Amino acid sequence: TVYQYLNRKKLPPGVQELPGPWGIPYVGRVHDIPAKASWLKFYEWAQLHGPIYQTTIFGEVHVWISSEQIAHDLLSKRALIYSDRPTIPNLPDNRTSGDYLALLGRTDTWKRQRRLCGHLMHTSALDQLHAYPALERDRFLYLMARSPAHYREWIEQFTSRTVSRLSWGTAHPAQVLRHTTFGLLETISPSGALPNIIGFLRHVPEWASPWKQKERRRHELEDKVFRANVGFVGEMQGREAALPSFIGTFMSEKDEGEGTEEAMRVVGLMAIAGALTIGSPIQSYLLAMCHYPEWQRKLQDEIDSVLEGTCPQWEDREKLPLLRAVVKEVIRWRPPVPTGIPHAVEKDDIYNGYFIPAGATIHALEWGITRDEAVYPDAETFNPQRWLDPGFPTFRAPLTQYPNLNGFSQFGFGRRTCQGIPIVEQDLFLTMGGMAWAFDIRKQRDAAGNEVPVHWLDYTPLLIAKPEEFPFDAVPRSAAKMELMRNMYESAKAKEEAEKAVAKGYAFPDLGLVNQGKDIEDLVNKEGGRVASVESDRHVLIDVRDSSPEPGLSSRGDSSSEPEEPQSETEREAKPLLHEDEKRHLRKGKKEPMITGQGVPGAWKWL
Ligand code: HEM
Repeated sequence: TVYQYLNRKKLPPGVQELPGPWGIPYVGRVHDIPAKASWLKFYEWAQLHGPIYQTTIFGEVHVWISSEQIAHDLLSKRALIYSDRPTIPNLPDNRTSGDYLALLGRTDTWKRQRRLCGHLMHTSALDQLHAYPALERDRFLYLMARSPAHYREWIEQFTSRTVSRLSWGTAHPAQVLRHTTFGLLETISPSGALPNIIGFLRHVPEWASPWKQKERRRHELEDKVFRANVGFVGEMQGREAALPSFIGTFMSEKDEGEGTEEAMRVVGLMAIAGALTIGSPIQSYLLAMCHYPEWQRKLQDEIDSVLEGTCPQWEDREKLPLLRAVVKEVIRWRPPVPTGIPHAVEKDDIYNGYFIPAGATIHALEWGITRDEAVYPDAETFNPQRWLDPGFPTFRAPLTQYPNLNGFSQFGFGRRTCQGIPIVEQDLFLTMGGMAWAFDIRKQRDAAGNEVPVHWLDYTPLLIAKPEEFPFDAVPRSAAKMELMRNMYESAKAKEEAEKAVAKGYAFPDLGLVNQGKDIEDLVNKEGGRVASVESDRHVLIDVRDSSPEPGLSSRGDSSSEPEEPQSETEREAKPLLHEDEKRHLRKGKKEPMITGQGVPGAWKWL
């Protein structure tokens, strides 16, 4: 065609273009890429065209890699030219603005920010992440026990509260963080904002572009939140009452005159990265346990026999190889970032006789990498044994150390590898271990005694993929464990109350969040109070009027609105646990209970 003729590059002798699916000139195969589970399509093409192939999308070359070896050969060994990031049409200054380290081009700003991020992470990891993940896990387990139907809410609260504590030494910005982070995910995901697919829409001026307007509002809010959080830590340091945090470490180590502006952005990005990603494998764990009850039993046997009834703590990790194998296998079985985060190549390159043009976007297709039968035999099956048995290619000894997540392909390659692995590792070990200790997760049964089906692979479409909501039972394994969970929750709560008392008086700015949540309120009104079909992360925004700090719960003293603890399965079925707002909602004649989110304004009022 004329387009291909005009754009052809003279290749050196013996070098050929990468194979790939045939496409419409300029447009490529956009029409073939599904909005949901696009990674399955990219993997299908890998099976047809090989572990490295290319597609053209609106004139731009995309290279897809489904082999860990090839990803290492290019992204790690040739990191000098493969460590850039592509421009995101809906966030066109992503390579230069310095706001989001993970999206920066290979610039000096990126190098400086990556160094700082590594240093702050390392300092906290040495101090076991200040025990924040365990504290939040203790809160999470009890909430799960009380109302498993709200599991996505509890999981997102756990991840965002933990990372808020790590970033700023307090859990209270967690809800706003979820709000702004989910917005950013939409802004940058290929299946989120439209300009990311139809690139020329990036040229529409802001007054005519709903995407640009939305992103500007989101960014302004994020900016206010980050500044308020840094101000909070400064104030607490002044009172000598600051709890450890990434930004606190920076502020106490910084040289005279060194600005906090950039550190604020780096820490903000770390919080963003931790707020939504880790929820994916926690939800996939629940899905895995529904489909593979035998692995839940084995995991419970390990925990029960090694720990003699106590709940797993981070210090127990050497003794619990199966738990570490489950963590790793959940991530392999259902990759949280299935299409990977793209790199960009800066110079023309040749690999095994194939030409890779400068400027191409390079995708390590994480889904494809985890389906490589040579590395992961019977790859579709969830099998933690592959990390524990010398008969499998992925086995590594000693089992007191391995398996672990360091160097795992699912965290990327080369100079751009993920810097959050210590947080991921600890969060997942504690939540998955805690849930195995506490609950039997299993499929529900209907009135006739038949199992209620649970989907196998219905995942949300954005860059970070999570299972769509599914029904399951989380049955506390004993009354004693239920009591222990209540005690763990109470002691986490008491700690938080003490923190609030110390922090009293810090004046946060008015964030105008009621207006920020208006679009969601409109959605709720339209949908009659329940939005069942949207991305889980939006649930946080559904009820911005609710100022209760924990949806479905109030303080223990107020028994009127406190749902009762589940005593037995039948009782729980007969008496669904409902929040007061839900009851009101049902009284108004709506059929479905609403899903409440922690009130954003309320979250800021508690200080
Ligand atoms: C299950 C959770 C997570 C997964 C699966 C994950 C995965 C990834 C992946 C695939 C990349 C891109 C690597 C590449 O370009 O080759 C990445 C980058 C990154 N991640 Fe994570 N991540 C997770 C959690 C976190 C957390 C909790 C943090 C908190 C600090 C974090 C911080 C980062 C940073 C800073 C980068 C960018 C590095 C750079 O561009 O130089 N991640 N992550």
